[in-house]
Amino acid sequence: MSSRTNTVLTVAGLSLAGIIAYAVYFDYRRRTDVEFRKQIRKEKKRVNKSLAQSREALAAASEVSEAELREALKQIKSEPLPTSEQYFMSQVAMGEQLSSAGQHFPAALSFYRALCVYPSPPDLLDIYQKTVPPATVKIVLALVNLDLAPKMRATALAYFEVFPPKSVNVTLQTRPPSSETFGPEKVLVLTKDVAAGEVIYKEHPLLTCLDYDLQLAGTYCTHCLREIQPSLGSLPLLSSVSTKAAFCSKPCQVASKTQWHSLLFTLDPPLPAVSELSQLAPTPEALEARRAAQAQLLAYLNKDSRVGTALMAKFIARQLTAANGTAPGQAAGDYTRADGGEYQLEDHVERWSASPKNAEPPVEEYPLVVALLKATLPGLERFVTEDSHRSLLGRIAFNAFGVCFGGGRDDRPPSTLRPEDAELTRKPYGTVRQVGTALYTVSAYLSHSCAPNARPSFSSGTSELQLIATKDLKTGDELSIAYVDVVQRTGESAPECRQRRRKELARGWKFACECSRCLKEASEK
Ligand SMILES: C[S@@+](CC[C@H](N)C(=O)[O-])C[C@H]1O[C@@H](n2cnc3c(N)ncnc32)[C@H](O)[C@@H]1O
Repeated sequence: MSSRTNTVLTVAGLSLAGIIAYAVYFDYRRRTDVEFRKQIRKEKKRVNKSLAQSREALAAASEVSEAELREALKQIKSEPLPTSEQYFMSQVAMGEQLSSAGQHFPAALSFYRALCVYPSPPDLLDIYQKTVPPATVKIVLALVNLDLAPKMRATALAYFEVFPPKSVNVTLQTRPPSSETFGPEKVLVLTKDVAAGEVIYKEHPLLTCLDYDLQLAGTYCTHCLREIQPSLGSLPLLSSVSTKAAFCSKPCQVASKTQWHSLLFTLDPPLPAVSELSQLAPTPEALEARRAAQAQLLAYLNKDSRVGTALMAKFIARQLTAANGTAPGQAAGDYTRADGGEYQLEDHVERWSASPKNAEPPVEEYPLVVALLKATLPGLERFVTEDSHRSLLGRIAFNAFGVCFGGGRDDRPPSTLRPEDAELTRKPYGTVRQVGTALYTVSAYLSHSCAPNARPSFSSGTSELQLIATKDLKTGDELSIAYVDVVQRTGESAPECRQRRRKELARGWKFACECSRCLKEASEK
């Protein structure tokens, strides 16, 4: 399979936030908009009528030839495709009706029309794959392959034309599949000359997770990970039902609360306040179920300090609050918006590579996440499958950075997990010395070298990552950092150092390093 096809499949294969936005949007409209409900009822009647008329003619159409598909596409192309919500909704409703009546070809054509007018076809395709009968989806996919796949590829490529923003001084390049040298698929490349010691870019995180012991102690800011000066005191989290957190400032407290905390760990309404929603005020039992689901997930996260899962839950919450307009989808300097591109948070994460390690999260994890989503906004849970949960967790856990100040700390409690399950973060000093974990949209792409030309630094005393050049560098140079400790230790020979770092890379990061230093040392053996 070509890497281009892979890109399309990757783009089509995850998009949890697209699912969430869809779920929230429809749930919200269904609950609040009388016209919207009328429209759905009217459409259903119309579909039933047309179904009755054409049942006989459509019955034979479950096996469709390519010629028939092409003919149908020609017909669709000749129709006006209005981009109105009503048109989109009516096509989806019709597709659902036809599909449930076993009329897979006409159902697929309706779903396909909806796909043609949807702003992000890969997201919708993903939803279809999870919610529409496979016989119908098969035909939709065949239509996509014939018609939409080239456009989807173009969208995937366009993303990398506008991201990262020019101000970051780096660009993302894809290695040609025929490349002689082994290495990651995508690499960050400099767009200007920099001198050793210079800051290449600064980046605020998309999300952070303070180490659990520090959260309990209240000595670091839960949002920006800054150490809290005892003399200045800290701000506690307001109206939290089940978790403890402290903040260094009001902006950090507000950002944390609005981006994810209210949704995950309070009983605040998950959707914006609308008067017509009052009839849907949650019952005491529903509130108790939400509180219990939050407490159970929190206990699970804290028991083994499951940072990857905590970041994933925060990510889901941040999607929802951004989709609902209850919190900004972007913070200053986190580069979630590409230059000129209308990209959402998930557009970044779905392009990251996924960890093979998180292929099987503990069996109890998925039901806990689902229970929380269900208790927060009934119906939402249907859109998070075991696959999308695994996929999102794999991407998030794999691309995190450990945040360390100075040389890092000495008092981090050892992990209770088996070494192969333990959290792993790229870091200057080692996961054992960090104060917390953070996710960055640009830095996620930094690859490893045992002779790196850059290093991440947190010298502002917060989770803001500064990428520092460790050598004089030229435009076009590929940037690399060290994922593991690459410095030869006292009493360690060069071959021992080589063996140690290559073992750690193979175990933790699942690749055999072929950087210039590894190759040179191999030739000297
Ligand atoms: C955290 S991801 C890095 C981001 C990755 N470059 C991407 O495209 O999303 C880490 C993975 O990138 C790949 N990688 C990073 N540095 C590499 C290198 N020097 N050689 C081979 N693969 C590398 C490995 O698959 C590794 O497990």
